Amino acid sequence: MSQVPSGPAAADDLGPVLWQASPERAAACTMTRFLTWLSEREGRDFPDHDSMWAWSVEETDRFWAAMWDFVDMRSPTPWTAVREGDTMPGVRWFPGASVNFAERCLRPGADDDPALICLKEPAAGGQLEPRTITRGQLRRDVAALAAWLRSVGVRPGDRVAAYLPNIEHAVIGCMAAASVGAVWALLSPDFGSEGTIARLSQLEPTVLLAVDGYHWQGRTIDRRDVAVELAASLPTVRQVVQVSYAFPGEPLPGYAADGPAVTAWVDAIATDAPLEFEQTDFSHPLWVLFTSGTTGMPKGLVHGHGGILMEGLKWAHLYADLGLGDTYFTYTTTGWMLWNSQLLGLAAGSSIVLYEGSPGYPDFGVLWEAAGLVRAKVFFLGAALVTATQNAGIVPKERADLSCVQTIQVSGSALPTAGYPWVYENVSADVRLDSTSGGTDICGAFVGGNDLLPVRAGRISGPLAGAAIAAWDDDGKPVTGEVGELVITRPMPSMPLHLWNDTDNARYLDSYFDPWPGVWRHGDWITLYSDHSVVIHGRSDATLNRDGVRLGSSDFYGVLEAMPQIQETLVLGVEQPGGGYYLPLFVVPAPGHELDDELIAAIRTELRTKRTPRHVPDEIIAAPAIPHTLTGKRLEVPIKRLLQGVPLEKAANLAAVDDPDVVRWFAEFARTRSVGGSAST
Ligand SMILES: CC(=O)CC(=O)SCCNC(=O)CCNC(=O)[C@H](O)C(C)(C)COP(=O)(O)OP(=O)(O)OC[C@H]1O[C@@H](n2cnc3c(N)ncnc32)[C@H](O)[C@@H]1OP(=O)(O)O
Repeated sequence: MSQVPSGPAAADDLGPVLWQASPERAAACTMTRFLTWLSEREGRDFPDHDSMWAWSVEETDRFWAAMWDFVDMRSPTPWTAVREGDTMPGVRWFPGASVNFAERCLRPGADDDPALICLKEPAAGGQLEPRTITRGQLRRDVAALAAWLRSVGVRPGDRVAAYLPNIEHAVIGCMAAASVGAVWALLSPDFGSEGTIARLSQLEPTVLLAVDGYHWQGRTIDRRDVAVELAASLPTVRQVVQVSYAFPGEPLPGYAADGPAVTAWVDAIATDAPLEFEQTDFSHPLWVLFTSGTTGMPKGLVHGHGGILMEGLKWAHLYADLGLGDTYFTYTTTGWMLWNSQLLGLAAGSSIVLYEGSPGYPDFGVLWEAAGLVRAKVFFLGAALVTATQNAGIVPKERADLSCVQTIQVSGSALPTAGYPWVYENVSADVRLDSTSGGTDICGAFVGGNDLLPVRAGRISGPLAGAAIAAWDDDGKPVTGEVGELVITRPMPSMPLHLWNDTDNARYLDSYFDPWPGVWRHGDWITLYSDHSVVIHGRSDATLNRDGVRLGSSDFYGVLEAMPQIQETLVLGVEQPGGGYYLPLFVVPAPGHELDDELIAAIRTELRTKRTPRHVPDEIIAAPAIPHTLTGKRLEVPIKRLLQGVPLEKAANLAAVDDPDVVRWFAEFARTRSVGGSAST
């Protein structure tokens, strides 16, 4: 673990209230209904969110039992306990209960109600053209695809993989796989074949749903070659379902004749079938989400049907105030957990909006136009996209009628303080701006706002019910008003069941429960204030989070260190004051090579094509060597802290590194570059 930053503690100055719900809105929201209902049920008063939160993390079992009833979870067999076990990981939730994620998502609403509103980025000079898929149509297509999956031999526990953009086929595919009890894994087609194979091959999928292409910034990106390569490189795949989306009407790509069978999407969903749901155990695996760390293969986080439903329905009802008839618009790619979490909008009875394409084409006004067009009640987007709109000088309320938007949720990275008043001036004076944060790891949020809490610039309102968060110092002591490590001290239902292929939990324990066994260390620096409001300062580990896009350094090292011209590399992500992010790559050329323009260009191309265009560094710099700990790990966090302006003696322990002179070289580089500037983060 790295040392808690030793900069000055931020002052506990709350700042002015920018927004507070009207008495009418506060009285009508689901959170108020829940507090009233809970007070009656528990025979004690819960006057506000804070009192409920404090109880929820003390009385974990009573809280989740109440949640089960409030969100109307149903099981053909009763649960016998809320939990078995208390020590993370390894807690088993609601033993005895059977739930199916797809069944719950498809349950609410009449057949005529909208389920999916599909949008794609407009063609040059064109308009946004929403296309609605009703709940009846969605149910029909899921039933048909699920029956097809069964017909080709897919059984509970088998893996169904997909390489699709944010289009209806991905939602139908996920629901169909979940109906059968198969494990779903979705990769975004901005990923190159190598990164996709590194992830999917671990799962040994039997079926692959693959797209022909997608849209990005006015271009149609052809992915037919990648689809063919995936089919050829994943030997366990027996069936490919080809989605013709970007090149409709064109022949199927040229899959190898001796490879898997290939079926066109339209044929796979051609036959009507009854909706049938495998009655899966509460903890049956639902999907695998990948995150990539500093070493080893990308980690496959396995989430369960019931845990994702409990956590997500809590969030959708209480914190997003979603219900029947509402429209929920999340801007996401299929590579972010926001894609998965938006599905909980369906489970809450709302329609969800699938936007395929770039958020900035033709400009950053387009998403706001889309939010107005679909009459979104809740609009969720990366905080960096709010900043991008602001920087582009776009005034959303001049571009669209946004009176429908009651809540704007932002996440991924911290919204700079100046972004808050900007929203109230340029989007709407009456909107709850909800800065929220969580992670792919739990496919949910730990902290955020709700309709009963005020909005203040630069502050996240507080922890969510059931999330026992704390800020701990290096000695594992809770701190208030000072920067500490974000920890979660009580189990949450959507924590991973396990990591894929991690039979003894070694990687799981190492990733989240080190150095404090039984306590989840999330990997963020956080300040928790006495009023429970929160500021997140950035990653405390070496995970890169570039403007809300999470990247793993091992994905860089894997590609670069296969290049014969390179001996070793170090990639860093440096949060900067004001919300900026700097991603430098340090390169030690192999003997006989130098970091010239040709090598720099080759590095950019390798990362762009073998990983994603988002992996291209801001700067590529020659270094004399890369420093390591005495056990051989790259010194990522200490060097990052040097670049953030932390003095050498506080950033690194020179007695514990293999080459102190190299660390001094980085300290000198940081001094001359001054790219960071905040000693406290
Ligand atoms: C953290 C969690 O775990 C929880 C979440 O999921 S929250 C996730 C929320 N995150 C977000 O919403 C992310 C918001 N940020 C962004 O969209 C962007 O950083 C930004 C719009 C703010 C800045 O845009 P940018 O500087 O162009 O960076 P970015 O979008 O990463 O693109 C980098 C390059 O990749 C390209 N690119 C990105 N996606 C691409 C795609 N699908 N296909 C082709 N090219 C793509 C871009 O065009 C750009 O290319 P150039 O360098 O040639 O211009």
